Amino acid sequence: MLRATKRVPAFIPRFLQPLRQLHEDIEENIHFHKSKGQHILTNPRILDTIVTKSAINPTDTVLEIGPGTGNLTLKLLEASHEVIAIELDHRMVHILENRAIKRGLRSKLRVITKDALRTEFPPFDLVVANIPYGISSPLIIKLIYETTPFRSATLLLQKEFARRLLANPGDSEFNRLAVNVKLLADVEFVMDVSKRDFLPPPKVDSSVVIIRPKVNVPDVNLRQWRAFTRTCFNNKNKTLGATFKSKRKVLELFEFNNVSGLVREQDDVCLFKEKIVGVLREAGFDDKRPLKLSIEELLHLLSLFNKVGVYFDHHGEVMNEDDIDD
Ligand SMILES: C[S@@+](CC[C@H](N)C(=O)[O-])C[C@H]1O[C@@H](n2cnc3c(N)ncnc32)[C@H](O)[C@@H]1O
Repeated sequence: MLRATKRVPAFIPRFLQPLRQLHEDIEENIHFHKSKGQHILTNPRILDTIVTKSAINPTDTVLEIGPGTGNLTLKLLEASHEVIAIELDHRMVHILENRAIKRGLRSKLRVITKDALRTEFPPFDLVVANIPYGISSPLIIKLIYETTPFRSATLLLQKEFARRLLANPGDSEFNRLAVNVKLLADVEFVMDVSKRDFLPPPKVDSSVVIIRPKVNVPDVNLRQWRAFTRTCFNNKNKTLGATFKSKRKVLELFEFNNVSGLVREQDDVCLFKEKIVGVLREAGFDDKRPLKLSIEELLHLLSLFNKVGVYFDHHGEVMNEDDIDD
């Protein structure tokens, strides 16, 4: 396990030299916890690019998730009006606060020592964060689906994850997370970041993306939309016909619609299934795979289902991991 100490021994290998720069103002020893995704971004060029690309105004309140020892936070504090930093590790918070005090920036820093997934975010203008990769999906969904409007989120993500987020309909990597995010936001690729730019280095490379919530969003019930895309992408290589007409799916949908009082009086399971079959035929989507459909086509399919009285619901808690990935 890497230890960061105030004094770095002279024999430290060259690739670990940034440690000196990172920790010269830190008194404490730190054991980084892999389980908390504690990989500190040390390359000043990358840190500067992240801040520049985020286009922060001096009046902005920036939300940072997982500030760690504060390398990015200190730069955000200089560029903004205020930084709200949510960090669950008390040791990191202690270091971060001391560094902010030393630079005379403490008054601009608001720390929330909690799990970002279990905390309601206070109002903010934009997000800039090198997030722990383990919470990427639920965090992005939380930001986009459950947070009051904000301008943008500049996020450092695992490279493969960023690729999936950037995927478009027709790409083999297109997936439910991408479709759910793109309904409400645009995603822009900024740059790749090598694993060597972190201490301790993670096993994977990273990428920076900027997510910008759309101003005009489709008029759709978001809870239903997410349940619907969950069904569509349940097995993204299956045709929609195979997915929606399976006995299990028909029964599950019938039961939900029935319990919720949404099934029309004359309907039984057979009639209900006929409606599903009819919608897929009318849309011409029976033998199409979700991978190939645009967001507009998926919205159209959902509206056709609703028109004949077939509704979808979001099962379980919003933050369920299995509900979020494709
Ligand atoms: C990848 S490090 C980033 C550190 C720092 N932002 C940087 O760029 O050097 C992720 C940080 O998030 C914190 N963290 C992990 N899970 C978290 C959670 N659920 N909520 C808030 N912070 C979390 C870790 O303790 C760690 O400090």
